[in-house]
Amino acid sequence: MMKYITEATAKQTIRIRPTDSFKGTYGHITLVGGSQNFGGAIIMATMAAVYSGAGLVTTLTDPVNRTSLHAQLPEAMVADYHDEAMLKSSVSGADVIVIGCGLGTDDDALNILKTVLDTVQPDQKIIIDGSAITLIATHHLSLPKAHLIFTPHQMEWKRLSGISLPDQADVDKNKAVRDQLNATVVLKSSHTQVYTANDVFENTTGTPAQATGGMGDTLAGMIGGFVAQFSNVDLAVASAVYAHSAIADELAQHQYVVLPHQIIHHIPEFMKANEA
Ligand SMILES: NC(=O)C1=CN([C@@H]2O[C@H](COP(=O)(O)OP(=O)(O)OC[C@H]3O[C@@H](n4cnc5c(N)ncnc54)[C@H](O)[C@@H]3O)[C@@H](O)[C@H]2O)[C@@H](O)CC1
Ligand SMILES: Nc1ncnc2c1ncn2[C@@H]1O[C@H](COP(=O)(O)OP(=O)(O)O)[C@@H](O)[C@H]1O
Ligand SMILES: [Mg+2]
Repeated sequence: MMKYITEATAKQTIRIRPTDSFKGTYGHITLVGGSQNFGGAIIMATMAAVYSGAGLVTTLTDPVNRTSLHAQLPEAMVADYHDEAMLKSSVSGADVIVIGCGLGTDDDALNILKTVLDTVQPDQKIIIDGSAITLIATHHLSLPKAHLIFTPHQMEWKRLSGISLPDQADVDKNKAVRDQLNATVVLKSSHTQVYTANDVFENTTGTPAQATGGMGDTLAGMIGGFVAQFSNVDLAVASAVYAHSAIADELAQHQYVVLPHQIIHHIPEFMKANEA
């Protein structure tokens, strides 16, 4: 039976911060992505993770993106994703990894992805987005034992699952592939669905004002931030999906298009309004 993601989901998830907490309480996220051409994608994902409240955020990217990332977000640590020792230690030290936003699909990207998948441990959560999904599908990469969260748009889901776009309306077909992957799947569309081990949830927020490049990169970073802080992974994922589009709905009352960075700036306010 389909369940719905609503404001109640967010209120059930977002917690008032304990007085004696510190940055370590809120998780360490490592994000990997951003080629020379797609720096914006990893900047948006990183900003979304920080604005969602992740305690410590490290971004591994092409060095051409360092200055622009720092100019907008001094809170993030940045390193070169070609430095294999640094990549491995940053992944090992994280509670949550986000990979694929603007990673690209060339040989460099493939090697970086393979290193990350080889390094991830069973107790870690990894959000696999964008180019990383395409690379896994194209090269039939084997998946690590870890808490896997895929965030495909419909074309990426087709690549990964083999399910045609019309057939993706069939929840049972999507579920069967989710079971094979043994992952949480966020199937993005105008009615984003979240497939977990036991349930299928459909989001109730979202607007065509969101149909703009970088919107999914922003969601990937938010999911990272929510999963790093809130212990129930399924609820954290569903609440990030809800918040991302609820903020967009609010802005779209007065805007024709809603930009990813505008959503990002409203995340702290949304979380405050829904903490419990
Ligand atoms: N500013 C940036 O740096 C940006 C970088 N991006 C990165 O670019 C890489 C490629 O991702 P893309 O998604 O652009 O390219 P893809 O080639 O993966 O997917 C786009 C193709 O899928 C088709 N499609 C069909 N249904 C779709 C749906 N519901 N949603 C989206 N596409 C649908 C489109 O028509 C198009 O042909 C990713 O790593 C992504 O993170 C994009 O996010 C755009 C912004
Ligand atoms: N018409 C729409 N209604 C609601 N949400 C939308 C609509 N179009 C796009 N979105 C949302 O925007 C995001 C697009 O993700 P994606 O295609 O990965 O973007 P990108 O890779 O450019 O960042 C998803 O979260 C999707 O649900
Ligand atoms: Mg995307």
